[in-house]
Amino acid sequence: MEDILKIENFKKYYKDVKAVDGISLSIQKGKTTAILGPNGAGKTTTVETLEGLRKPTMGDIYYFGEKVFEIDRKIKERIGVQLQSTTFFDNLTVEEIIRAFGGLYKKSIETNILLKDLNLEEKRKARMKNLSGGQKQRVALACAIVNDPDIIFLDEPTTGLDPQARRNLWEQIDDFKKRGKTVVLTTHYMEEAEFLADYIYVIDHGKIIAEGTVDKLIKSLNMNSLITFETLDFDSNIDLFNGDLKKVDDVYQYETDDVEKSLIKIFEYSKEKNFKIDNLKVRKPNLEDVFLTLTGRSLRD
Ligand SMILES: Nc1ncnc2c1ncn2[C@@H]1O[C@H](COP(=O)(O)OP(=O)(O)OP(=O)(O)O)[C@@H](O)[C@H]1O
Repeated sequence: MEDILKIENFKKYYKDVKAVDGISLSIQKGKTTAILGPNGAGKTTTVETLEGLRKPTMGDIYYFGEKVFEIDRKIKERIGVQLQSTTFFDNLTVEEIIRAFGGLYKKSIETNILLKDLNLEEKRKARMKNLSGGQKQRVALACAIVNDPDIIFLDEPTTGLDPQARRNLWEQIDDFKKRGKTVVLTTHYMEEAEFLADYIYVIDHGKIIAEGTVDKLIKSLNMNSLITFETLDFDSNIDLFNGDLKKVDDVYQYETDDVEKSLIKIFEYSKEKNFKIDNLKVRKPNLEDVFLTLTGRSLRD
């Protein structure tokens, strides 16, 4: 597989803050790579350095197989960027914004095509201030791909969106890959990384703590099924499963390879101790469990 972009031993220090502390990433052509981590992990610092918006304290960047010392015009023509928060001119229409962004590049995709591809035809004449959060994010995506880039950077593209709008945006982003584009995405939503990413770098406190495909990361846990439940009556002095029952936020969690037997045991125990079980679920481990196992914290902390 061809690495279209690489960064090696990248560090970014701000006075006493080690925002990124020695990470290396290889981005493969035609794939979606997610940088997954909680707030403050160093995701934005990393992608904005790759976009040429921040200078590394240390580290080497390779674009399209060549070491680069500056993200110059030539590279910028070939990358597309959606920043974490973009403020567009409120009074311009969707069409005007997309055209204005297109004007920044030597080549650009025709506005009509972008409006159609991003499902914005109906909103072509709408002013930015009158759009929903999801529609604004779609305009931001249109602007990120207006130059028909080879690599598209998306920094937390669905933060603040409702589940339906998030899902729609995921479909749009997945479409980029189907058209042969390379996508680099930052997110703190594990569902987003699971849905979109071919390869994931999990970062925390400026370092990579795990990497791999979703499958590989989850398999590395060696976990079978998880039974989770909530209860208002339970106190923390529990001996169920010899203390193997963990409490994460307000949810009790038990890992098992025999769901049926464990469920019976939990219900027997609830009867014996007279507590009421609520919101009981049986699920497979996910990326959140990977993060939790590695850091002892949840991604959303
Ligand atoms: N310009 C700056 N000056 C000083 N510290 C900074 C600066 N930019 C970022 N930081 C710090 O560097 C660390 C990483 O920030 P960064 O924005 O890269 O994290 P992130 O993973 O993108 O988080 P979020 O999801 O909240 O944006 C944080 O501790 C942040 O406060």
